Amino acid sequence: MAESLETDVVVIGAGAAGENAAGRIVQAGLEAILVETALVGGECSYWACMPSKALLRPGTVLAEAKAVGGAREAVTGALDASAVFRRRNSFTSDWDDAGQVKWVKETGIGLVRGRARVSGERAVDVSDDAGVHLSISARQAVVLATGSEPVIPPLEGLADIAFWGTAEAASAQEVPPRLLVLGGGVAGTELAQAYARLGSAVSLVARHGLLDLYPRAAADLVAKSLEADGVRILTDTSAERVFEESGAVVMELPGGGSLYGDKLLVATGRRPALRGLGLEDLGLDPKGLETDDSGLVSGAGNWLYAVGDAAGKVLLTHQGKYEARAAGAAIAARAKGEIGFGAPPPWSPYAATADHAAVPQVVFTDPEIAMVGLSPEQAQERGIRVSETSLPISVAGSSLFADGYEGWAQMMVDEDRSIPVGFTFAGPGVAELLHAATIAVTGQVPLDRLWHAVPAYPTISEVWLRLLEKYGL
Ligand SMILES: Cc1cc2nc3c(=O)[nH]c(=O)nc-3n(C[C@H](O)[C@H](O)[C@H](O)COP(=O)(O)OP(=O)(O)OC[C@H]3O[C@@H](n4cnc5c(N)ncnc54)[C@H](O)[C@@H]3O)c2cc1C
Ligand SMILES: NC(=O)c1ccc[n+]([C@@H]2O[C@H](COP(=O)([O-])OP(=O)(O)OC[C@H]3O[C@@H](n4cnc5c(N)ncnc54)[C@H](O)[C@@H]3O)[C@@H](O)[C@H]2O)c1
Repeated sequence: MAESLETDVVVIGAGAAGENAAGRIVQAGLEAILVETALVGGECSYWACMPSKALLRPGTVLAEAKAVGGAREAVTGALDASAVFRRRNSFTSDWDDAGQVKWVKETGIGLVRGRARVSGERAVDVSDDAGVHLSISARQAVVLATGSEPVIPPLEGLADIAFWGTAEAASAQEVPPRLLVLGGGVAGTELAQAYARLGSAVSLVARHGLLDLYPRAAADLVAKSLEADGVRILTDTSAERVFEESGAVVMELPGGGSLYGDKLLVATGRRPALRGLGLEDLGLDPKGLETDDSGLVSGAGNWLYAVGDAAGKVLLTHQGKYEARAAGAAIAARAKGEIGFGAPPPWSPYAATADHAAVPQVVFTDPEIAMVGLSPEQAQERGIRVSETSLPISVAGSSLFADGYEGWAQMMVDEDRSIPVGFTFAGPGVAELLHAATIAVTGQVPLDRLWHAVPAYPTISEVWLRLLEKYGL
């Protein structure tokens, strides 16, 4: 007989989004229980952002030192792969979630281990291998924060071989001598460079271009750098068949060519992880949910929310945490009768409005790409009349940062409102320029006021002044 419990809010999934939703709810004086089937902290902490960035960072630091005369002469060795893996292991706490469990408990959030399923309105069953061991009823709400799962392409032979997903690549303890990467999105590109710099001979197969969702000039800088690292990039092609032969992975390409590797990494996108949650029984489609800006799921009554990758809006940690803060605040305010169940006012604490206007994202390759706001295509789709201003990053700050610094910057301006609506920067060290752009876009800072935000000399941020001057100020 399963035990039963009652609480205010059940949050399914203790990744970054689930932790933040539960944290906000408890902070507002309500009770919350987090249910987690794997590690508390989720994908980002153990299998995605943190370990992949920890694999990239040493290579970036080494390249930056080699790009500065005086330092270059002092740096004669290559990366120490085992030391890189050791440092990465420390960031994932050797895949032990005790630290995050401590935070959950200290925050006053209840934690239940097991696989959760929504069993009815405001009701969740938790099971383990022996079956359902706990039924929880929620007085206020259930939040789906179950993350995403990899999309595995229907590629002949793939099901018969042992291949890496991004989690295996981010958590590996050895460098494969030869690595094949399928997918030229941000995950494939970042991990291709990480392994190339750790000593692997990497070939990357991209169905379209490399990083084709980013401005061409920015993506081209990354492609050039990957090629300099020895990565063979094959664009506008895909694998036709894969198989194992004498311990190697063989990837057959259209037209007869083959690539050989010791490992194959498949990084071909992710989709919300909504299967097995009982959503069909609620009349919902587990392929994807529709949510308002507070995360409230349409078509389920006023008690089911989805945040983070599970909501399928923006598959990024920081944006998932932001959605979770909005949902947590909305659930608490609705429980107290402070707001209703209609769409929350834009830019209020209950709405993740920035999801539509100002999503910052960074490709952590060397050079980096840092982007926020609308692309020219998105602006056009929304009927916003925009101008585009772009130029190479060439200021005193960039020339000091690296000898022969190569970078590119772009600013999109809403011409009817005279405010910036999008920025992209590409180049070494540009990720730290991004938050200024996020503030300018989110704050809808008028250009004639932005003119008075004077960049310090000599920093790479001087590119802001160059952009405004080229725009015509
Ligand atoms: C290789 C890679 C690198 C990335 N790098 C970055 C980066 O640098 N920056 C960035 O912003 N984003 C990055 N991302 C994206 C980022 O990892 C995700 O956006 C983020 O992890 C989503 O957080 P989440 O809390 O929504 O989901 P998750 O972190 O996936 O958490 C969901 C949790 O729910 C649990 N769960 C699922 N179903 C159930 C169930 N039925 N019962 C109980 N528990 C359940 C899972 O075990 C998991 O712990 C990267 C992704 C990849 C693949
Ligand atoms: N730095 C970061 O913030 C970061 C890093 C990694 C991942 N992520 C997030 O994780 C998610 C997943 O990353 P991703 O790179 O796997 O997804 P993605 O959707 O960005 O890229 C997948 C790529 O695989 C290609 N593809 C799909 N099927 C293919 C096939 N059969 N053959 C060849 N190519 C194929 C697609 O055309 C696309 O270019 C993304 O949404 C991203 O936001 C973020």
